[in-house]
Amino acid sequence: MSPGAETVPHPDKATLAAESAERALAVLAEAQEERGEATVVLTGGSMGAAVLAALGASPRRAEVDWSRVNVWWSDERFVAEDSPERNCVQAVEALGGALTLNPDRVHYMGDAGEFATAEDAALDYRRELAAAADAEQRTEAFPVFDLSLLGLGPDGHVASLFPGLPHVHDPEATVVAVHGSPKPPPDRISMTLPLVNAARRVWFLVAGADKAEAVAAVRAGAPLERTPGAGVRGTEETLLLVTQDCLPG
Ligand SMILES: O=C(O)[C@H](O)[C@@H](O)[C@H](O)[C@H](O)COP(=O)(O)O
Repeated sequence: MSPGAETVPHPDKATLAAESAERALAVLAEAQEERGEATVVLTGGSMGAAVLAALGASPRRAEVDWSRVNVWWSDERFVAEDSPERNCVQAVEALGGALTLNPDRVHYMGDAGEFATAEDAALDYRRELAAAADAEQRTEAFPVFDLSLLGLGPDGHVASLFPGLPHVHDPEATVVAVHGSPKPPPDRISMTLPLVNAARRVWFLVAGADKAEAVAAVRAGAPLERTPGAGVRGTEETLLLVTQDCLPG
């Protein structure tokens, strides 16, 4: 297992989404009590969207002041701005207007209309992160991340860090362009593992028996070349929030 990672089983996908949303609300509310704002990093995929839908539907959502929540993405598909393939478009749809976010605090990754290449978009996001870090008077090149939500692919990928592709080990760049993704679309932008791991809490959200092998590889600490997710570890907490069928019977 990634050192310190704790596995929390749930009976089914709906329970996983609902309980993860409640956990997230508690973390964001606590961060706002501590420093007046909260910062969450979102990901793509069906479980990420399911948790956002559950957040929007939670009766406790008013415990968080959504106008003081900063939103970032750990990865994005490099396609047109309004493409339904965009992770942020799927996130907005999942939330269904239930949360009133401050648009100035929502940091979308660049799209293929705005930037000629995914490399340009990645550079732009690095600059945006650095500007947010400056505003928080941090020495690091990124702001405080209270919580990062991640999916896990059946091949062990997290964000857009896929087995065998470069950057899984990249200790320098914080955000990179990814080409040749085995999960469509092929061109993407992704945070690297060091930046994913800069979050105080990192939670995997994983449902379905087809993820059992990947979950086992993460728990066993498999080599990163094979299972990028095995390199994930938050600075304070790493949770594998899973459905029961992801675990050995
Ligand atoms: O852009 C993406 O597709 C992702 O960010 C990716 O890392 C996703 O989170 C996993 O593939 C899990 O996706 P599911 O939850 O749909 O299985």
